[in-house]
Amino acid sequence: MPDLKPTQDLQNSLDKVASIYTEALAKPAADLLMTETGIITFVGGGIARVKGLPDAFSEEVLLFPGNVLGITLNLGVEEIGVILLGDDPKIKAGEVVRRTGHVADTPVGDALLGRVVDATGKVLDGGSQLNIHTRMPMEREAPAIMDRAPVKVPLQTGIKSIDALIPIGRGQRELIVGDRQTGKTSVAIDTIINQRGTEMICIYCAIGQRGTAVARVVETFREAKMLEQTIVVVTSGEDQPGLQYMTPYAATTMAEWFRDQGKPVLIVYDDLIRHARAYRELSLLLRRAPGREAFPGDIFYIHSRLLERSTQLSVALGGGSMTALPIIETQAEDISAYIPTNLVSITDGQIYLSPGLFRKGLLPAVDTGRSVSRVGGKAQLPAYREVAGDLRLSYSQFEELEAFARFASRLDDESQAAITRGKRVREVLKQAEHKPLTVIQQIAMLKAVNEGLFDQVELDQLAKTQQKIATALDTQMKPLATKVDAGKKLSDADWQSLMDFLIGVIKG
Ligand SMILES: Nc1ncnc2c1ncn2[C@@H]1O[C@H](COP(=O)(O)OP(=O)(O)OP(=O)(O)O)[C@@H](O)[C@H]1O
Repeated sequence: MPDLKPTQDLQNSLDKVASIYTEALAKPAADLLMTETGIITFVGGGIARVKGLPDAFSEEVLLFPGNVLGITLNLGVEEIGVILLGDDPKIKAGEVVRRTGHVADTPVGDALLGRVVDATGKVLDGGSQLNIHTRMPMEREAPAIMDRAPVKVPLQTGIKSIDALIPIGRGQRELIVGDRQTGKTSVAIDTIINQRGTEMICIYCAIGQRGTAVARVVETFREAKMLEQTIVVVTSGEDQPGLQYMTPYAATTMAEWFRDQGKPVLIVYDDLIRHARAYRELSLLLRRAPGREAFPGDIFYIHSRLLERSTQLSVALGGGSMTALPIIETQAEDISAYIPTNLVSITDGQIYLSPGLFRKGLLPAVDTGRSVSRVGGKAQLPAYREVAGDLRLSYSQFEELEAFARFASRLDDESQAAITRGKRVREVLKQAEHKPLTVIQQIAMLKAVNEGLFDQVELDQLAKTQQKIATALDTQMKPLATKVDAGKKLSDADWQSLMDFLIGVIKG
């Protein structure tokens, strides 16, 4: 009988194999990476249709060839409709698409300040990559009613005609509306520039604009030393409509991050008509039923859910605020077109810029009769309210009187005086671009014109006189300025000292 006992060497090898098996079995099994994949059935015009992803959810991010991202928009039984955020020639029908299981998100944080980025966080200013690891969904729910507080703090635009006649408060949504080239962007940019030195964080969201126009805006911020406090979020007209559509939501998420930390934020959407058009393009390609002006049925909802996210939060939630200035371009002054009326009804007021006033050189071309601020009046600083009180009414009375006076050969003294005063008010409300005024400067000009101190000054000399007042105020009226900025009422003695100062400068 041969000896069947293993040799020592064989025994050692068997033990080794056994220990390897025991060790391997003791380890947790490796996770299997499961990804659902679908097949592209159509691609073109910035959208794709995909088959074979029955579990994909609404607004889920899908990964296309070439790492292009897509977002699901139409969930059909057979096929799903996807908007593409990028462009790649490799994307063809028949290629594979992967689910990611998460919704579209965007980077948030302090590192975005001073930068120019797109909706996905891609750096567009040629600078270093963003060092940000926190991302938040582009689409988020608006704060609940009980988490909101009334609009009480003013947001100074630095533009006399707006701060005096159509005041805006923090947390308000005020539409800037007008035909092309009427100064819409300038009003928004000047409002941002006027926030320099305050704690306000500003977001300028350019949708479907020319690259040169955006570069000019960025340069204006840089020159005004406002870029460090601002984030510029851009999609150009050449970008995919899907990216243009998502950009304002992403910009709002970036703003919310600051708002939720208790900071005040100002966000400008320039402009939402381009946003609506991008969405119309996508919807038509995705074969959604067209409605009025070929816009899809949910066109109102895309803007209302965007603007609902702007608000003044309650103290319990940190007291942060997000003020929105959406811009809308009208055609042939038709404010009752579909998208402009939708936005007028969503927002808390509108600043209407008139091409007629622009042509006459009355800049900024704010048409006070067609502009309104539904909540901001309550937020006006007390001292400001005293001088701006009934300016709106008296100014519109003057405009009527002036129109009537064109036909009348002789006017009584009272009407003549009202016209003299009104013309000076109109001159005082004129303001150059990128020259925002402080609150005390505005109060001083309005006080001077209200009290008739400018009645004897020639119209063509008024700009010079105002300049003199503005310069002298900076050095001579500092305590008064501090009092006004602190939201205090001015006493009779304060008003008298302002009058004495004004008389002195005008005479001097
Ligand atoms: N207060 C102002 N004083 C002098 N010029 C101004 C003023 N506001 C605007 N402008 C000039 O008017 C022109 C149009 O302004 P802006 O680009 O802001 O208008 P817009 O309505 O936004 O134009 P678009 O239709 O191109 O969007 C610009 O050349 C700008 O410099």
